[in-house]
Amino acid sequence: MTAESTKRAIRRALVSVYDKSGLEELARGLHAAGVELVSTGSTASRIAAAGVPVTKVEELTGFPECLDGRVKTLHPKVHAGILADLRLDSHRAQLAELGVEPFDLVVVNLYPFRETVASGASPDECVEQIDIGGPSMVRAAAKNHPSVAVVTSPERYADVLAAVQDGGFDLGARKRLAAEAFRHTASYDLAVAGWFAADYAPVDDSPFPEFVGTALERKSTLRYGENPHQPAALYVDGTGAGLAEAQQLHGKEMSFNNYTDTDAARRAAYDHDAPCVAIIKHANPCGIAIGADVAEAHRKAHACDPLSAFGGVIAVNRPVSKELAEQVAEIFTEVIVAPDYEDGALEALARKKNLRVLKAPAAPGQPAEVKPIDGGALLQITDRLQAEGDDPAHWTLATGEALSAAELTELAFAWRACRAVKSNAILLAKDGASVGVGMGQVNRVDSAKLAVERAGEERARGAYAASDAFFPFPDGLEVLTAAGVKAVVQPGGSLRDELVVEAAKKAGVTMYFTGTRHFFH
Ligand SMILES: NC(=O)c1ncn([C@@H]2O[C@H](COP(=O)(O)O)[C@@H](O)[C@H]2O)c1NC=O
Repeated sequence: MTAESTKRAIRRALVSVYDKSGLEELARGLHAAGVELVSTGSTASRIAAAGVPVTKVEELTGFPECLDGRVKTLHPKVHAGILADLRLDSHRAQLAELGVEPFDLVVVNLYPFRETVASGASPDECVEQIDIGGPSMVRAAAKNHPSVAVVTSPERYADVLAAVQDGGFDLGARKRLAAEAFRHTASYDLAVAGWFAADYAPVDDSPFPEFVGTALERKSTLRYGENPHQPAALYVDGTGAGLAEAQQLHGKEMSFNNYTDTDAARRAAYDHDAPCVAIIKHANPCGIAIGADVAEAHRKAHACDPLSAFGGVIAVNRPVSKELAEQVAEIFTEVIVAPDYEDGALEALARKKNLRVLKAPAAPGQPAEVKPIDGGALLQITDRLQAEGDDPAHWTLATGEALSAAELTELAFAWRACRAVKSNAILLAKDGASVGVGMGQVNRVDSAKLAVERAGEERARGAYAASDAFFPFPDGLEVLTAAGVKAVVQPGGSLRDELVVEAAKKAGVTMYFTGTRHFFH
């Protein structure tokens, strides 16, 4: 069967929309093409006010819209007109017998439930905004796509007007419209079900509701995934925010690994209040620094490990200055992401053809994280340095001389920066910049060795060291004390804390316990 032969002419349309944008134009266009319009309350009023003839649903059903709009279209004369399968003689015959005329087009969009919840409206107001008649019509029309075309967004009106001029939508187009319609009602119902589970009718006071549903829409297909043999795509969650919705101002298409590294880079840079730059490779920092301004922060972050920073991903927690942009343009960099770009910055970065330049608000990210596992998913509240032990005021001096306020600030920087390093993590810092990072090792001694080796003898001496979790034995700590670090911060809590403290004492190194751990996998 050709596409041409599957077209269904549009002669009668049912229009019931909350969002009235583009409605007049649509109505005029349909009328001009000879389409008869049937419509609900205020939609019909708008159409009539535009000078377009329209039949009110009430006239069709012989039943008034009632209960403050809770019942308008929920009537067999409407639903039989939508649901009759016009390929079947028996359905046609029943319609004739019942005096029901079929619809060829259904245009509906729903009450703004999500927006009402987001506005802080009362529970009763939110409940009232659960559309009942709308989804019923949308689902009915989508089911009956062999006979009916369904449209749920004003963005589709231009397609409708083109189709009416062209003999109607073909079956393929009606199927695609039906798929879009089912996505629309499914995501609407997820929002309602999620709100009931989390806010309106939770079964307990757990921060994790009994039901969590996310509707993801494909935004783009990526060249490939983590490796070239893995097909991949990017999906967005409909919030319109975050990295997935970042604006790309320049450069090549983002890759899968670009996204994961940029996510890690933003997480690292946004942990700090002062101007901060994080440079990431394979989801680990090869430099994090704060500075008087972002250009200084970048010089310090880059100096941590210039070899690894080659081909890195950079996140900045402030607008990018021209000075910073000039510096970045000198170094091969895959991606830079920032909340904004000052005058001249974008031009400087755009000199690099391949550098991807992203703009995304410096938001802290999702309040909860989801980790898929086989057969399900794990959810946890996002680690945002929110624990008491992340504040140096709550640290315990385990051994050595108490640090001055300035020195404590240095150690606190190391602690915050260490959180962005994959476990087991040891990070050495000096002057508000990482100088040696030991990441992702399966024992803490190797992480300590790596951090010291990366820092080099001179930078390790007098550095401030942070460990994301406790030292189970003194050996990891001894690697640091042998390198001459000035102070160490770690959670404490090991069975052998006494031995670890003893080793620090022997080396004359100050050690603080945070009581808080920052595993990151
Ligand atoms: N109850 C019903 O029968 C019903 N039929 C259509 N609606 C909704 O009413 C709105 C349009 O109403 P109006 O034309 O009065 O502005 C649309 O968002 C549509 O989804 C209904 N409203 C809610 O359920």
